[in-house]
Amino acid sequence: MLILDIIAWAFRPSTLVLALLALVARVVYLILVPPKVNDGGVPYIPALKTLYWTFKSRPSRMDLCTKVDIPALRSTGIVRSWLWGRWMYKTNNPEYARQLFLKTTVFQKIELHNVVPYVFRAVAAGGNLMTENGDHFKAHRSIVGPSFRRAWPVSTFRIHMQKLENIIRRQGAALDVLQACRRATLDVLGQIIMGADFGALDNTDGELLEICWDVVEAGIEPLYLVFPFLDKFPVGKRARSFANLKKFHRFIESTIDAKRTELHRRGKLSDEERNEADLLTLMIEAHEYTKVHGAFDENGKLLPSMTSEELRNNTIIFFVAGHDATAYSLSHLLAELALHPDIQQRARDRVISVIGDKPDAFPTDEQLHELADLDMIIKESMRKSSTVSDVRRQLTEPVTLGPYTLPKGAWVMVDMWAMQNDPRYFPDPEKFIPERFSESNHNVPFSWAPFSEGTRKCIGHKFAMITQRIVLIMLVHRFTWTLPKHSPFLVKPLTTTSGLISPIDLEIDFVARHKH
Ligand code: HEM
Repeated sequence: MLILDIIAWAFRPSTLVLALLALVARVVYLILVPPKVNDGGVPYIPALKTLYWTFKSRPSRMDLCTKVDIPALRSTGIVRSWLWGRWMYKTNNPEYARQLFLKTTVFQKIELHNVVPYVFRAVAAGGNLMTENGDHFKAHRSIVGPSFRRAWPVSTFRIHMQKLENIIRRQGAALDVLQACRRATLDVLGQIIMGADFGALDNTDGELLEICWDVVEAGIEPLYLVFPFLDKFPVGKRARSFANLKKFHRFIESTIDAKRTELHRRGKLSDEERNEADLLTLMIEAHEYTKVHGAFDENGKLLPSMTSEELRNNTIIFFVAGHDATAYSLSHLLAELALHPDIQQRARDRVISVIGDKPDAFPTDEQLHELADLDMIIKESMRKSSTVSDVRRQLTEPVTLGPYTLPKGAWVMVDMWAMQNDPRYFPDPEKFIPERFSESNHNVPFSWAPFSEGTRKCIGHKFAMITQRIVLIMLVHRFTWTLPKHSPFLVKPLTTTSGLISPIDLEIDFVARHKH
């Protein structure tokens, strides 16, 4: 009887209202009431201010950067906020950034799968190269790293570039650039990661494509990045994303099984086969080897072995980390060149001077190498609009940065937008000046870090740069492009504001340069 009475009491409307009020009060308390901290006087900015600019209508990461972050960081180069019961320090000082990038035992990756194991991203990729620390990280890197140390021949991209060209030729005006870039990068990544054809550029929109996109998007959904606890109760679309994740896991696991069986059948890969193999095949080969011989760190210490589940997780993390980051960076690049027709034309002249102007000209590996100076344009675009908004770490012990001592357990982030758009490090930051990255110009060390730096630098950075260079070469050769008259980008770039920064409502008018 007593139990029934308690249940009846718990479900009375007034009790539920009280419980809800208590929950709201707790959340407001966590957001608004920071405890005292003795860090030497780092200035405090209310997290609500940042949240306001993050969720503002007509959002712009540049607005958040120039109106909130850079002014706040002007005098000290570091500020602190209180959010969800922890101190978060934000810096745009390249020297502080250097320490965060290089001192990896003190500035540790936040192990999402241990801190908030229920959030989508943690469930998606569990323990993996991107979130592990210490010996586990070294074990992952020893298996994954070698597969990235290879040349990326232009032949890898050719078929995808032709398909992208066809899409742009068909659509021409008001092309949804972000979607076109996402299709291109997914097909390229599907091929190099696991030799799979996602059919994204064929516009077939099959089940695999839908599942992969849903999984990648769900992992960077801003609402859940800011309010991770919502993932404790996935409903509706979010619950469907979790179901899709299971399917994606099964697809990757079956691909791994098939590739492992094939490797056992064929025995050791020849050098030639290894040059052409996808990343997953190389990782499986390295994994099989370490299962027998073990993996060791630089001092000869035996590292923990990597499980099959972690092999799957690392495959997923390549899609999660590589797909949208490359697609968004490409979209920012195309927007900048639409705004700067003179620089677009200079790039075109340069490309034509190397590969000629035949309608179907495509660079050879040597010509691709010769056109490395185009990277100045790509780097300048990544400076102004860093796709990865910030790099975050958790302190394993108190750390002294300049006159300040930050407490153990605090989160510290390098804000790439505020660093790369600060006039102290890049004069006239609002201007698009690729020559900042010429060999004769020396920027402040660590002030440009869209791929992060140090041992945790993006493992795919070379591949991402080559992909962007090839797309740039192909597009300036085949098309000229401008922003439509109604484009919001003519006033200011509309973008998402947290996590991975993508353009919003970016349409571009393309005109083919050659008749077909
Ligand atoms: C323009 C495209 C890209 C950008 C801007 C980018 C940016 C970054 C950044 C900033 C980090 C460091 C994150 C941190 O330290 O917290 C990172 C790490 C990583 N990226 Fe990328 N990335 C890109 C493309 C790729 C590609 C194509 C792949 C794989 C195919 C990839 C795989 C990874 C992985 C596995 C890590 C974790 C590395 C580690 O912790 O050791 N990324 N990326």
